[in-house]
Amino acid sequence: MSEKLLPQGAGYGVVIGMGLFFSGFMIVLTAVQARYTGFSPKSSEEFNSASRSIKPGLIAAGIVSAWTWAATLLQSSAVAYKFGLSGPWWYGAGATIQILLFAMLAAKLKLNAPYAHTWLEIVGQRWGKAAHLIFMFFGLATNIIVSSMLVLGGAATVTDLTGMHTVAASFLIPAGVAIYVVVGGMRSTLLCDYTHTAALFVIILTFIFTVYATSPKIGSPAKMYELLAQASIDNPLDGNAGGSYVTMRSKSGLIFGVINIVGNFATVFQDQAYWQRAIASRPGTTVKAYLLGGLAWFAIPFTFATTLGLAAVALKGDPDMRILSPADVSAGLPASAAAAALLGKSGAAAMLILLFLAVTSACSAELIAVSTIITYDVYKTYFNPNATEEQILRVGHIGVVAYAVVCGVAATIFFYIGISLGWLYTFMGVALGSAVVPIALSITWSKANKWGCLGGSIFGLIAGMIAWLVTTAKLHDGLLTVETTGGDYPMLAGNVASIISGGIISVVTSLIRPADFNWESTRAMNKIDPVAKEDEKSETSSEKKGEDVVAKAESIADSFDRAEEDNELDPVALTKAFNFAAWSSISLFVILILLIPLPLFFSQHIYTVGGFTGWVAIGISWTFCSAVAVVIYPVFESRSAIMQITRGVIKDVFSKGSGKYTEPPKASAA
Ligand SMILES: NC(N)=O
Repeated sequence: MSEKLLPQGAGYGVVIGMGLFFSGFMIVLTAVQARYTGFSPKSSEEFNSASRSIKPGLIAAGIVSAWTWAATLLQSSAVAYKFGLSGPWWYGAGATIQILLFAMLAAKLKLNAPYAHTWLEIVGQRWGKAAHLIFMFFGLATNIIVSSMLVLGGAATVTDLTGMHTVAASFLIPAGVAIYVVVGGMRSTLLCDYTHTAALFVIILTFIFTVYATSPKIGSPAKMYELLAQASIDNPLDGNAGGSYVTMRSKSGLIFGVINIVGNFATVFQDQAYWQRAIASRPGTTVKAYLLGGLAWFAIPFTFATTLGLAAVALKGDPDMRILSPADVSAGLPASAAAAALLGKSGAAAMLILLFLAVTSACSAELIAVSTIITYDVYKTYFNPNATEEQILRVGHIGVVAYAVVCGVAATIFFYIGISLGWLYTFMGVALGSAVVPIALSITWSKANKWGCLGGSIFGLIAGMIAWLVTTAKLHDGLLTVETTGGDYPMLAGNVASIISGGIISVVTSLIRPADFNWESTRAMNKIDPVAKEDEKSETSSEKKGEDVVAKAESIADSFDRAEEDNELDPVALTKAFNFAAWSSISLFVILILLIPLPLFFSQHIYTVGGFTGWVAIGISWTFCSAVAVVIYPVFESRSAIMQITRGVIKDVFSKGSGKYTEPPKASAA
């Protein structure tokens, strides 16, 4: 292995130093919000669900941050390096549509189970213990695969840039995150996500401008085009029109696109992290948050990979560009190699920080998601149904720490058995795809048949595994290794068999023997009787005196006034929101997956320099719009809260103790 660009100390400095910095930041943030807004993570509902009161811009930033994995930056660049400009498109579009389509599930969640803490609670309430446990298996498997990819991808890059041992990085990355998640809970995690996302956009835009405007090695789209055209002559790409890097006609690109679409359905629909953001969201704006978040996220892999992934191709042969082995590409290293070739040590450092921010904010979403499942679906459901507030909170904290250790262990296991980020990324749909349709149906369709959905998930998984292994064996004379099983065709067969058979079994069974579920029990789930609640509140406040006690948020009623709550949970309004989510997300699906890429694929078009410049310009403009949506808009929408906090701080400065938040007198129910 070549000399490392940065010293090992830089790796430890970023992983431990920034981990501690964000923990400190979170402690301050939590103290500020408890003192000046009345929200405190000392309530379990606030810790896990942010009192279901978050506005759309911050939820969108939280979605972008949870969905920006190590793979979003590394794997997208690796497919740009391998397949040319079709790779970033298929990565971006193929993982955006799931977030857009999830807007429909989010609307149904607010309509059918507005007080749920987890999606598994809804399944359990509707279909009982067996379904709860089987879907919990799929849910937790999703979390473990996603978290392993995050930690593995982050750790591989830290090792590559600094020489820090991968196992040390695998444990230290989640450890730092666990501290700040325990301190801050869901609301502060979203605020911390926001700061990560803002920094992420600054670094990405820096790379974009370096490559397309200032770098003496590239410096413009026209020069990039020229270098890519030369690379197409030197190393023509098999399966691409004219062997070119600047065409959407790429057979391997398209295969990756299909695998990417299937795998990402599983990791959105089955990951509590996305349900949790819908749960934390205000009911009236959930759909808006998901559409905004999905569209904003697209720019990250698309433009980043169109920048650094293609730069890694363009710079092949440059003395500063290291030679990448197939294993390096599978580990997602083209982006960091290009960053280092373009900007030397500062490029490597920027890449290290970018990766750290992406991995930690997505990891925080996974930690709190799994901790919430452990709390409500394991502990409260099976061990202590009458758990007190304090016990729930304690289990939540233990869950975060325990899962951080699991993340480190899982990443270490994958590291030692030689499973890379790229392998795991393409495998996720084989293992998880079968449950996508059944899970979506269980929460949205009254006619969904329980046994059809369970059978679809299980038999779909078996079908996916068989298709994957049999295809590998056929193509490689029975040789099953990490390398042979990770090929394009075996992964394609496994992904498609898994999602299609799970979908067909669940839908056909439901059509033949439709259920007739009226959602009354899921709508009532966890709803607090206002009278009981008042009693509980007064007990709590007389039990625990002192400044710290902020009796907050057992239900939405605590976060909004009564009229707002009724208004936002109005079934007619939520049904309208669902319809809006349906037509807009399906239209965007058709545009992003069919109307734009397929004509370009079938026409075998190779971009001209003008066409390529336009393609890059769209990516850059989209990145700016995304930054406005998830960096500037959340500040604008929270201006009154920011003013409230500022007023509180000023009051405290001039008259110590006078700035503390006090509950406004309750208005009579309107
Ligand atoms: N979140 C993804 N698929 O990058």
